[in-house]
Amino acid sequence: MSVCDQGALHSIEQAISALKSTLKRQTATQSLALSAAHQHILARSVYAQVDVPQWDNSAMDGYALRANDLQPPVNSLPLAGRIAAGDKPEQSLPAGQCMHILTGAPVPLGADTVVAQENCNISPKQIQFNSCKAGSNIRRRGEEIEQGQLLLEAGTRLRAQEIGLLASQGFAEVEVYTPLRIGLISSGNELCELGQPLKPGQIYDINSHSLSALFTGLGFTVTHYPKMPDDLQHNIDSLAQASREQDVLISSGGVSVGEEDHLKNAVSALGQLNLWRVAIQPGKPLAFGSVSDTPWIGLPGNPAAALITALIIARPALLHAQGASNCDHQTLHIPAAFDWEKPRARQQYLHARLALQDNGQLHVEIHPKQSSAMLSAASWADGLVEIKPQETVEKDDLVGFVGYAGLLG
Ligand SMILES: Nc1nc2c(c(=O)[nH]1)N[C@H]1C(S)=C(S)[C@@H](COP(=O)(O)OP(=O)(O)OC[C@H]3O[C@@H](n4cnc5c(N)ncnc54)[C@H](O)[C@@H]3O)O[C@H]1N2
Ligand code: MOO
Repeated sequence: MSVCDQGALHSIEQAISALKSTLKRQTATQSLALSAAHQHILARSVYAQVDVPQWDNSAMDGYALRANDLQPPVNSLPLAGRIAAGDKPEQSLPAGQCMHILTGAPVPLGADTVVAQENCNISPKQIQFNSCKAGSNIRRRGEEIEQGQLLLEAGTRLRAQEIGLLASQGFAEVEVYTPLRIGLISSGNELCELGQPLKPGQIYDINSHSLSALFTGLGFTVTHYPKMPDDLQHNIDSLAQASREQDVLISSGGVSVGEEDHLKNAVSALGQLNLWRVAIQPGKPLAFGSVSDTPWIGLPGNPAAALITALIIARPALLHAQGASNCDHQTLHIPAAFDWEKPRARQQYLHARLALQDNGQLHVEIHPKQSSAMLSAASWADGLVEIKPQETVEKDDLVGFVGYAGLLG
Protein backbone atom coordinates (compact mmCIF):
# COMPACT_ATOMS: atom_id res chain seq x y z
CA MET A 1 0.00 0.00 0.00
CA SER A 2 1.43 3.43 -0.86
CA VAL A 3 1.94 6.10 1.80
CA CYS A 4 -0.81 8.09 0.18
CA ASP A 5 -3.51 5.42 0.09
CA GLN A 6 -6.76 6.24 1.84
CA GLY A 7 -6.37 3.36 4.31
CA ALA A 8 -3.12 4.44 5.89
CA LEU A 9 -3.15 6.86 8.82
CA HIS A 10 0.39 7.81 9.76
CA SER A 11 1.41 8.43 13.33
CA ILE A 12 2.41 11.95 14.28
CA GLU A 13 5.99 10.78 14.89
CA GLN A 14 6.15 9.21 11.39
CA ALA A 15 4.77 12.39 9.87
CA ILE A 16 7.29 14.64 11.63
CA SER A 17 10.18 12.38 10.75
CA ALA A 18 9.12 12.09 7.07
CA LEU A 19 8.57 15.83 6.87
CA LYS A 20 12.07 16.42 8.26
CA SER A 21 13.42 14.25 5.44
CA THR A 22 11.37 16.18 2.86
CA LEU A 23 12.63 19.57 4.04
CA LYS A 24 16.21 20.40 3.13
CA ARG A 25 18.31 21.84 5.94
CA GLN A 26 19.24 25.45 5.44
CA THR A 27 22.92 25.98 4.66
CA ALA A 28 22.92 29.71 3.84
CA THR A 29 24.08 31.95 6.66
CA GLN A 30 24.25 35.68 7.22
CA SER A 31 25.83 38.06 9.65
CA LEU A 32 23.15 40.03 11.48
CA ALA A 33 23.26 42.95 13.88
CA LEU A 34 22.43 41.60 17.33
CA SER A 35 19.44 43.92 17.43
CA ALA A 36 17.97 42.08 14.41
CA ALA A 37 18.89 38.54 15.46
CA HIS A 38 16.00 37.72 17.79
CA GLN A 39 14.45 34.28 16.97
CA HIS A 40 17.20 33.46 14.46
CA ILE A 41 19.27 30.28 14.76
CA LEU A 42 22.99 30.52 15.47
CA ALA A 43 24.98 29.12 12.57
CA ARG A 44 28.28 28.87 14.49
CA SER A 45 29.08 28.17 18.09
CA VAL A 46 30.09 31.27 20.01
CA TYR A 47 32.90 31.36 22.59
CA ALA A 48 33.32 33.89 25.38
CA GLN A 49 35.66 36.78 24.60
CA VAL A 50 35.86 38.07 28.17
CA ASP A 51 35.37 36.91 31.74
CA VAL A 52 32.03 37.88 33.26
CA PRO A 53 32.35 39.64 35.57
CA GLN A 54 35.69 41.01 34.47
CA TRP A 55 36.77 41.86 38.02
CA ASP A 56 35.54 41.14 41.51
CA ASN A 57 32.69 43.57 42.13
CA SER A 58 30.13 44.38 44.75
CA ALA A 59 26.68 42.78 44.73
CA MET A 60 25.31 45.42 47.15
CA ASP A 61 25.47 49.08 48.04
CA GLY A 62 27.49 49.03 51.24
CA TYR A 63 31.01 49.01 52.68
CA ALA A 64 34.06 47.00 51.56
CA LEU A 65 36.40 45.79 54.28
CA ARG A 66 38.74 43.04 55.42
CA ALA A 67 36.65 40.75 57.60
CA ASN A 68 39.65 40.15 59.89
CA ASP A 69 39.71 43.86 60.81
CA LEU A 70 36.43 43.37 62.70
CA GLN A 71 37.66 41.30 65.64
CA PRO A 72 35.62 41.84 68.85
CA PRO A 73 35.47 44.27 70.50
CA VAL A 74 36.20 46.25 67.28
CA ASN A 75 32.91 46.75 65.40
CA SER A 76 33.60 49.94 63.46
CA LEU A 77 36.17 51.13 60.92
CA PRO A 78 37.22 54.54 59.60
CA LEU A 79 35.91 55.41 56.13
CA ALA A 80 38.69 55.71 53.52
CA GLY A 81 36.73 56.71 50.42
CA ARG A 82 34.09 55.71 47.90
CA ILE A 83 34.01 53.53 44.75
CA ALA A 84 31.14 53.52 42.23
CA ALA A 85 30.33 51.35 39.18
CA GLY A 86 32.47 52.56 36.29
CA ASP A 87 35.46 53.49 38.49
CA LYS A 88 38.73 51.80 37.52
CA PRO A 89 39.35 48.46 39.26
CA GLU A 90 42.69 49.50 40.72
CA GLN A 91 42.02 51.18 44.06
CA SER A 92 43.40 49.63 47.26
CA LEU A 93 41.74 49.45 50.65
CA PRO A 94 44.05 50.97 53.29
CA ALA A 95 44.75 48.59 56.23
CA GLY A 96 42.23 48.77 59.08
CA GLN A 97 39.75 50.92 57.12
CA CYS A 98 36.61 50.48 54.99
CA MET A 99 35.38 52.06 51.76
CA HIS A 100 31.87 52.94 50.65
CA ILE A 101 31.10 50.82 47.60
CA LEU A 102 28.13 50.82 45.21
CA THR A 103 26.59 47.83 43.43
CA GLY A 104 28.70 46.80 40.44
CA ALA A 105 31.76 48.77 41.55
CA PRO A 106 35.14 46.98 41.53
CA VAL A 107 36.09 45.65 44.95
CA PRO A 108 39.25 47.51 46.08
CA LEU A 109 42.44 45.45 46.35
CA GLY A 110 42.72 43.94 49.81
CA ALA A 111 38.99 43.91 50.62
CA ASP A 112 37.37 40.50 50.99
CA THR A 113 33.84 41.34 52.15
CA VAL A 114 31.05 43.82 51.48
CA VAL A 115 28.53 44.62 54.22
CA ALA A 116 25.18 45.96 52.94
CA GLN A 117 24.54 49.51 54.17
CA GLU A 118 21.30 48.42 55.88
CA ASN A 119 23.52 46.51 58.35
CA CYS A 120 25.64 49.56 59.22
CA ASN A 121 25.37 52.69 61.37
CA ILE A 122 26.76 55.35 59.12
CA SER A 123 28.51 58.55 60.19
CA PRO A 124 30.67 60.79 57.95
CA LYS A 125 34.03 59.37 59.01
CA GLN A 126 33.33 56.09 60.78
CA ILE A 127 31.11 53.09 59.94
CA GLN A 128 29.79 50.78 62.62
CA PHE A 129 28.94 47.24 61.48
CA ASN A 130 25.99 45.43 63.07
CA SER A 131 26.84 42.14 61.36
CA CYS A 132 29.50 40.89 58.96
CA LYS A 133 29.76 37.59 57.13
CA ALA A 134 33.28 37.11 55.78
CA GLY A 135 33.42 36.86 51.97
CA SER A 136 29.83 37.93 51.38
CA ASN A 137 28.36 40.16 48.67
CA ILE A 138 31.26 39.89 46.24
CA ARG A 139 30.71 38.69 42.65
CA ARG A 140 33.99 37.03 41.68
CA ARG A 141 35.82 37.54 38.41
CA GLY A 142 34.74 34.89 35.87
CA GLU A 143 32.22 33.30 38.25
CA GLU A 144 29.54 33.40 35.56
CA ILE A 145 31.54 33.02 32.35
CA GLU A 146 35.24 32.40 31.72
CA GLN A 147 36.98 33.74 28.65
CA GLY A 148 37.25 30.99 26.00
CA GLN A 149 34.36 28.86 27.27
CA LEU A 150 31.53 27.77 24.99
CA LEU A 151 28.86 30.42 25.34
CA LEU A 152 26.18 29.22 22.90
CA GLU A 153 26.16 26.24 20.56
CA ALA A 154 25.40 26.40 16.84
CA GLY A 155 21.72 25.55 16.46
CA THR A 156 20.59 27.67 19.41
CA ARG A 157 17.49 29.78 18.87
CA LEU A 158 18.16 33.31 20.00
CA ARG A 159 15.56 34.29 22.56
CA ALA A 160 15.73 37.47 24.62
CA GLN A 161 18.04 35.82 27.14
CA GLU A 162 20.53 34.62 24.48
CA ILE A 163 20.54 38.10 22.93
CA GLY A 164 21.45 39.44 26.40
CA LEU A 165 24.17 36.82 26.85
CA LEU A 166 25.74 37.75 23.50
CA ALA A 167 25.54 41.41 24.48
CA SER A 168 27.39 40.61 27.73
CA GLN A 169 30.31 39.62 25.47
CA GLY A 170 30.18 42.71 23.30
CA PHE A 171 29.11 40.93 20.12
CA ALA A 172 27.54 43.55 17.85
CA GLU A 173 26.87 40.95 15.13
CA VAL A 174 26.18 37.22 15.02
CA GLU A 175 26.28 34.58 12.30
CA VAL A 176 22.82 33.04 11.87
CA TYR A 177 21.10 30.82 9.34
CA THR A 178 19.24 32.84 6.74
CA PRO A 179 15.53 32.44 7.56
CA LEU A 180 13.72 30.03 5.26
CA ARG A 181 11.25 31.76 2.96
CA ILE A 182 7.77 30.37 3.48
CA GLY A 183 5.07 31.02 0.88
CA LEU A 184 1.58 30.85 2.40
CA ILE A 185 -1.36 30.05 0.15
CA SER A 186 -4.98 29.65 1.21
CA SER A 187 -7.24 27.58 -0.95
CA GLY A 188 -10.99 27.77 -1.40
CA ASN A 189 -13.54 29.61 -3.56
CA GLU A 190 -15.29 30.80 -0.42
CA LEU A 191 -12.41 32.90 0.89
CA CYS A 192 -12.60 36.66 1.00
CA GLU A 193 -9.71 39.07 1.65
CA LEU A 194 -9.87 41.11 4.85
CA GLY A 195 -11.24 44.59 4.42
CA GLN A 196 -13.60 43.51 1.59
CA PRO A 197 -17.35 43.15 2.15
CA LEU A 198 -18.43 39.48 2.28
CA LYS A 199 -20.46 38.30 -0.70
CA PRO A 200 -23.07 35.54 -0.25
CA GLY A 201 -21.30 32.23 0.42
CA GLN A 202 -18.02 33.87 1.39
CA ILE A 203 -16.04 33.75 4.66
CA TYR A 204 -12.95 35.70 5.61
CA ASP A 205 -9.59 34.04 5.11
CA ILE A 206 -8.41 33.19 8.62
CA ASN A 207 -5.56 30.78 7.98
CA SER A 208 -3.32 33.14 5.99
CA HIS A 209 -3.29 35.42 9.00
CA SER A 210 -3.03 32.94 11.89
CA LEU A 211 -0.30 30.98 10.08
CA SER A 212 1.55 34.12 9.09
CA ALA A 213 1.59 35.27 12.73
CA LEU A 214 2.77 31.84 13.83
CA PHE A 215 5.62 31.44 11.33
CA THR A 216 6.76 35.05 11.49
CA GLY A 217 6.90 34.69 15.28
CA LEU A 218 9.11 31.63 14.86
CA GLY A 219 11.59 33.66 12.80
CA PHE A 220 10.70 32.61 9.23
CA THR A 221 10.26 35.03 6.33
CA VAL A 222 6.65 34.79 5.24
CA THR A 223 5.10 35.83 1.92
CA HIS A 224 1.35 35.70 1.25
CA TYR A 225 0.12 34.51 -2.13
CA PRO A 226 -3.33 35.24 -3.56
CA LYS A 227 -5.93 32.65 -2.59
CA MET A 228 -6.26 29.63 -4.87
CA PRO A 229 -9.74 28.98 -6.23
CA ASP A 230 -10.94 25.35 -6.30
CA ASP A 231 -9.66 24.57 -9.78
CA LEU A 232 -6.93 22.08 -10.63
CA GLN A 233 -5.20 24.13 -13.31
CA HIS A 234 -5.27 27.22 -11.14
CA ASN A 235 -3.74 25.23 -8.26
CA ILE A 236 -1.01 23.94 -10.59
CA ASP A 237 -0.18 27.43 -11.88
CA SER A 238 -0.15 29.01 -8.39
CA LEU A 239 2.01 26.31 -6.85
CA ALA A 240 4.43 26.30 -9.79
CA GLN A 241 4.98 30.04 -9.51
CA ALA A 242 5.31 30.10 -5.72
CA SER A 243 7.73 27.14 -5.80
CA ARG A 244 10.15 29.20 -7.91
CA GLU A 245 10.17 32.00 -5.34
CA GLN A 246 10.14 30.25 -1.94
CA ASP A 247 12.04 27.65 0.08
CA VAL A 248 8.87 26.03 1.44
CA LEU A 249 5.21 26.27 0.44
CA ILE A 250 2.48 25.96 3.04
CA SER A 251 -1.11 25.83 1.93
CA SER A 252 -4.30 25.41 3.88
CA GLY A 253 -7.48 23.73 2.70
CA GLY A 254 -8.18 21.48 -0.26
CA VAL A 255 -6.44 18.35 1.06
CA SER A 256 -9.42 16.27 2.10
CA VAL A 257 -11.43 13.90 -0.08
CA GLY A 258 -14.01 16.28 -1.60
CA GLU A 259 -14.20 16.69 -5.38
CA GLU A 260 -13.12 20.31 -4.97
CA ASP A 261 -9.97 19.30 -3.06
CA HIS A 262 -7.47 19.59 -5.92
CA LEU A 263 -4.22 20.28 -4.12
CA LYS A 264 -2.92 16.74 -3.88
CA ASN A 265 -3.47 16.23 -7.61
CA ALA A 266 -1.79 19.54 -8.39
CA VAL A 267 1.23 18.55 -6.29
CA SER A 268 1.39 15.10 -7.90
CA ALA A 269 1.34 16.75 -11.33
CA LEU A 270 4.23 19.06 -10.44
CA GLY A 271 6.31 16.87 -8.16
CA GLN A 272 5.31 14.21 -5.68
CA LEU A 273 3.09 13.58 -2.74
CA ASN A 274 5.10 12.02 0.10
CA LEU A 275 2.50 11.52 2.79
CA TRP A 276 -1.22 12.08 3.38
CA ARG A 277 -3.45 11.56 6.41
CA VAL A 278 -2.13 11.56 9.94
CA ALA A 279 -3.62 10.11 13.13
CA ILE A 280 -4.17 13.53 14.68
CA GLN A 281 -7.40 15.23 15.67
CA PRO A 282 -7.92 17.87 14.53
CA GLY A 283 -5.98 17.71 11.28
CA LYS A 284 -6.23 14.23 9.77
CA PRO A 285 -6.01 15.26 6.08
CA LEU A 286 -2.55 16.85 6.44
CA ALA A 287 -0.38 16.11 3.40
CA PHE A 288 3.09 16.97 2.23
CA GLY A 289 5.41 16.41 -0.67
CA SER A 290 7.26 18.58 -3.13
CA VAL A 291 6.47 20.86 -6.02
CA SER A 292 9.40 20.62 -8.43
CA ASP A 293 12.13 20.67 -5.79
CA THR A 294 10.33 22.88 -3.30
CA PRO A 295 8.83 21.16 -0.25
CA TRP A 296 5.09 21.65 0.16
CA ILE A 297 3.03 21.21 3.33
CA GLY A 298 -0.73 20.99 2.86
CA LEU A 299 -2.49 21.87 6.11
CA PRO A 300 -6.19 21.15 6.49
CA GLY A 301 -8.56 24.06 5.93
CA ASN A 302 -10.47 24.08 9.21
CA PRO A 303 -8.84 26.94 11.14
CA ALA A 304 -8.14 25.05 14.39
CA ALA A 305 -6.87 22.04 12.43
CA ALA A 306 -4.56 24.29 10.39
CA LEU A 307 -3.18 25.95 13.53
CA ILE A 308 -2.70 22.74 15.51
CA THR A 309 -1.07 20.76 12.69
CA ALA A 310 1.18 23.75 12.01
CA LEU A 311 2.24 23.77 15.68
CA ILE A 312 2.54 20.04 16.29
CA ILE A 313 3.81 18.72 12.93
CA ALA A 314 5.10 21.57 10.75
CA ARG A 315 6.82 23.54 13.52
CA PRO A 316 9.39 20.94 14.65
CA ALA A 317 10.23 19.94 11.07
CA LEU A 318 10.61 23.55 9.92
CA LEU A 319 12.76 24.51 12.91
CA HIS A 320 14.93 21.46 12.21
CA ALA A 321 15.28 22.57 8.57
CA GLN A 322 16.17 26.04 9.80
CA GLY A 323 19.12 24.56 11.70
CA ALA A 324 17.69 24.53 15.23
CA SER A 325 19.03 21.79 17.48
CA ASN A 326 16.12 21.73 19.91
CA CYS A 327 12.86 21.48 18.00
CA ASP A 328 10.62 19.24 20.10
CA HIS A 329 7.86 20.68 22.21
CA GLN A 330 7.83 20.10 25.95
CA THR A 331 4.97 18.14 27.44
CA LEU A 332 4.13 18.68 31.10
CA HIS A 333 2.08 16.14 33.04
CA ILE A 334 -0.75 17.81 34.93
CA PRO A 335 -3.86 16.37 36.67
CA ALA A 336 -6.93 16.48 34.44
CA ALA A 337 -9.97 18.48 35.54
CA PHE A 338 -12.10 16.41 33.13
CA ASP A 339 -13.01 12.88 32.05
CA TRP A 340 -12.30 11.66 28.51
CA GLU A 341 -14.36 8.53 28.35
CA LYS A 342 -14.41 7.55 24.71
CA PRO A 343 -11.12 6.25 23.25
CA ARG A 344 -10.30 7.70 19.82
CA ALA A 345 -8.23 6.30 16.97
CA ARG A 346 -6.38 9.58 16.45
CA GLN A 347 -4.14 11.42 18.93
CA GLN A 348 -6.20 14.26 20.37
CA TYR A 349 -5.13 17.86 20.80
CA LEU A 350 -7.64 19.70 22.96
CA HIS A 351 -7.75 23.42 23.68
CA ALA A 352 -6.89 23.60 27.36
CA ARG A 353 -6.17 25.95 30.19
CA LEU A 354 -4.31 25.61 33.48
CA ALA A 355 -6.32 26.49 36.57
CA LEU A 356 -5.81 26.40 40.33
CA GLN A 357 -7.79 23.91 42.38
CA ASP A 358 -9.10 24.79 45.83
CA ASN A 359 -6.08 23.01 47.37
CA GLY A 360 -3.74 25.36 45.49
CA GLN A 361 -2.53 22.67 43.01
CA LEU A 362 -2.70 23.17 39.24
CA HIS A 363 -5.01 21.15 37.06
CA VAL A 364 -5.91 21.40 33.40
CA GLU A 365 -9.36 22.17 32.02
CA ILE A 366 -10.54 21.67 28.45
CA HIS A 367 -12.86 23.93 26.49
CA PRO A 368 -16.36 22.50 25.87
CA LYS A 369 -16.17 23.30 22.12
CA GLN A 370 -13.33 21.45 20.42
CA SER A 371 -14.55 21.64 16.80
CA SER A 372 -11.75 21.98 14.26
CA ALA A 373 -13.77 24.72 12.58
CA MET A 374 -13.69 26.95 15.69
CA LEU A 375 -10.82 29.12 16.81
CA SER A 376 -12.37 30.81 19.85
CA ALA A 377 -11.41 27.84 22.05
CA ALA A 378 -7.79 28.26 20.93
CA SER A 379 -7.91 31.88 21.97
CA TRP A 380 -9.40 30.94 25.36
CA ALA A 381 -6.68 28.29 25.83
CA ASP A 382 -3.12 28.63 27.00
CA GLY A 383 -2.10 25.27 25.60
CA LEU A 384 -3.15 21.88 24.32
CA VAL A 385 -3.92 18.65 26.12
CA GLU A 386 -2.40 15.67 24.32
CA ILE A 387 -4.31 12.36 24.56
CA LYS A 388 -2.73 9.33 22.89
CA PRO A 389 -4.76 7.14 20.50
CA GLN A 390 -7.08 4.73 22.31
CA GLU A 391 -6.49 6.34 25.70
CA THR A 392 -9.17 7.42 28.13
CA VAL A 393 -8.77 9.84 31.01
CA GLU A 394 -10.41 10.04 34.41
CA LYS A 395 -10.49 13.24 36.41
CA ASP A 396 -7.20 13.69 38.35
CA ASP A 397 -5.23 11.38 36.00
CA LEU A 398 -2.05 13.03 34.75
CA VAL A 399 -2.40 14.21 31.15
CA GLY A 400 0.11 15.72 28.73
CA PHE A 401 -0.12 19.51 28.45
CA VAL A 402 1.77 21.50 25.82
CA GLY A 403 1.83 25.23 26.56
CA TYR A 404 1.31 27.74 23.75
CA ALA A 405 4.12 29.85 25.18
CA GLY A 406 6.65 27.14 24.28
CA LEU A 407 5.10 26.38 20.91
CA LEU A 408 4.82 29.95 19.71
CA GLY A 409 8.00 31.43 21.20
N1 LIG B 1 -15.80 12.87 3.44
C1 LIG B 1 -14.87 13.43 4.21
N2 LIG B 1 -14.93 14.74 4.41
C2 LIG B 1 -14.02 15.33 5.19
C3 LIG B 1 -13.01 14.56 5.80
C4 LIG B 1 -12.95 13.19 5.54
O1 LIG B 1 -12.08 12.45 6.02
N3 LIG B 1 -13.91 12.67 4.72
N4 LIG B 1 -12.13 15.18 6.62
C5 LIG B 1 -12.62 16.33 7.33
C6 LIG B 1 -11.56 16.96 8.07
S1 LIG B 1 -11.03 16.07 9.41
C7 LIG B 1 -11.09 18.17 7.77
S2 LIG B 1 -9.94 18.90 8.84
C8 LIG B 1 -11.52 18.93 6.62
C9 LIG B 1 -10.30 19.45 5.88
O2 LIG B 1 -10.59 19.62 4.59
P1 LIG B 1 -9.68 20.43 3.58
O3 LIG B 1 -8.30 20.50 4.07
O4 LIG B 1 -9.91 19.85 2.27
O5 LIG B 1 -10.24 21.88 3.72
P2 LIG B 1 -11.43 22.56 2.97
O6 LIG B 1 -12.46 21.53 2.61
O7 LIG B 1 -10.91 23.39 1.91
O8 LIG B 1 -11.97 23.46 4.14
C10 LIG B 1 -12.47 22.92 5.34
C11 LIG B 1 -13.21 24.01 6.09
O9 LIG B 1 -12.32 25.03 6.45
C12 LIG B 1 -12.71 26.30 5.91
N5 LIG B 1 -11.51 27.02 5.47
C13 LIG B 1 -10.63 26.59 4.55
N6 LIG B 1 -9.66 27.51 4.40
C14 LIG B 1 -9.92 28.51 5.24
C15 LIG B 1 -9.29 29.75 5.53
N7 LIG B 1 -8.16 30.11 4.91
N8 LIG B 1 -9.84 30.54 6.46
C16 LIG B 1 -11.00 30.20 7.06
N9 LIG B 1 -11.63 29.03 6.86
C17 LIG B 1 -11.12 28.20 5.94
C18 LIG B 1 -13.59 25.93 4.74
O10 LIG B 1 -14.47 26.95 4.41
C19 LIG B 1 -14.29 24.67 5.26
O11 LIG B 1 -15.37 25.01 6.09
O12 LIG B 1 -12.25 18.12 5.76
C20 LIG B 1 -13.29 17.34 6.42
N10 LIG B 1 -14.06 16.70 5.41
O1 MOO C 1 -8.93 16.85 11.07
MO1 MOO C 1 -10.45 17.54 11.02
O2 MOO C 1 -9.64 18.83 11.68
O3 MOO C 1 -10.74 16.49 12.48
O4 MOO C 1 -11.96 18.37 11.24
